[in-house]
Amino acid sequence: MVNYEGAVEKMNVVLMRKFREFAETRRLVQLPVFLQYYAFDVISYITMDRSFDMMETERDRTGFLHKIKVATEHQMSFGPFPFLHVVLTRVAALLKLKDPHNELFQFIGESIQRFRQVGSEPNENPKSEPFLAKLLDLELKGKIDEGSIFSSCGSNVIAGSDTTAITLSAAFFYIYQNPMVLKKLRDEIDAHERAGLLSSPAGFKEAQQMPYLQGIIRETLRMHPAVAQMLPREVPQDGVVLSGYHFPAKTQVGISAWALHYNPELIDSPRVFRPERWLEGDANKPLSPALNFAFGGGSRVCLGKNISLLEMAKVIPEVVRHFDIRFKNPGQRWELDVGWFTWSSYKCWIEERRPAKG
Ligand code: HEM
Repeated sequence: MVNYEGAVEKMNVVLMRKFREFAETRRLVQLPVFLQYYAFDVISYITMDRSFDMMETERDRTGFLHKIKVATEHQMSFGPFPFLHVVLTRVAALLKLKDPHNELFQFIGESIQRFRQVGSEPNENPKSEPFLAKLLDLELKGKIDEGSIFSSCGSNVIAGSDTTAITLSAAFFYIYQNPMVLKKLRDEIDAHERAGLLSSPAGFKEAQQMPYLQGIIRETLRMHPAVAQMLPREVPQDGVVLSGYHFPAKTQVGISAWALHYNPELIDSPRVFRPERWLEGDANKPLSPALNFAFGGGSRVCLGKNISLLEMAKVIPEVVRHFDIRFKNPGQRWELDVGWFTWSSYKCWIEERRPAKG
């Protein structure tokens, strides 16, 4: 993971500069949208040493975000009927309709060519190395081909952008809507800083030693799993018994993280954001592993889990350390747009952190 820290830090510099700009100009910001730009820029920088410049330009320059949304909506509608997807894809090919991901594929293709020719950009962190460098290494050893390089980069960008943005939007929403949570996190940040245990910018290893921060990340993933839909699995040859019911081979079974994470049989007060429940010594320990399903589980568990944990562990303390967030509608519930993902929407002002009273 440390190989990707340099890339995250480089993009965090842009995020912090933009936040300062928002604070100076007192702009009302649709934070979840800006965090989509952030997550897109970070994952493309980690993967291909090249960002989409979405934060800088403050827009979905290439239209990718919109196209990924259209594609996931299609996936959600036709996923349960795969044969319909095949039919539609053939019809689209006959009608010569453009694949919604075309521009993204073009960007990835160009980035791979550029990297093959010029290699990595000089980075302040000598240990930094993009994901693509590892893929090219595997190609040299004859372990993967051009197609796998291309699809791995595409999967990272598509699977790692909205998911991380949604989780970060939820984290900031919960932190700044809950003054006690904000205070406890700031106390932890300040104490670690005073003890010389937290650098600027926050190191990943340092952030892992901050229990309250880690509790916030885990509780955010529990309260607001980015993927709303059931994660399907096919029953193996001998069938399986689940909750007392027998399912024959090849049946599709699955569950959504939301159903597990809010199950009152597994957790007290599931609707309350309480990072403490994840901390050592909390009265409710041990928590069921089923409450930890935001990244899925088993053999198809999220491959980018640690990358997104790295991003969140580094950016949350930086923002909380330096900025206050004031909501346009404090105390109000946010708007959710639930499909494949669980996008949220809220407006807020970013302000320089005020010194604590007293
Ligand atoms: C908070 C952020 C993220 C969340 C909540 C998330 C969630 C998920 C979920 C629920 C799955 C399906 C797992 C299953 O079926 O058991 C998945 C799969 C996947 N994720 Fe993530 N993800 C996140 C970030 C990322 C990132 C940053 C990357 C890439 C760097 C990534 C790459 C993938 C890939 C490649 C798969 C497919 C794995 C497979 O089918 O074998 N994800 N993710």
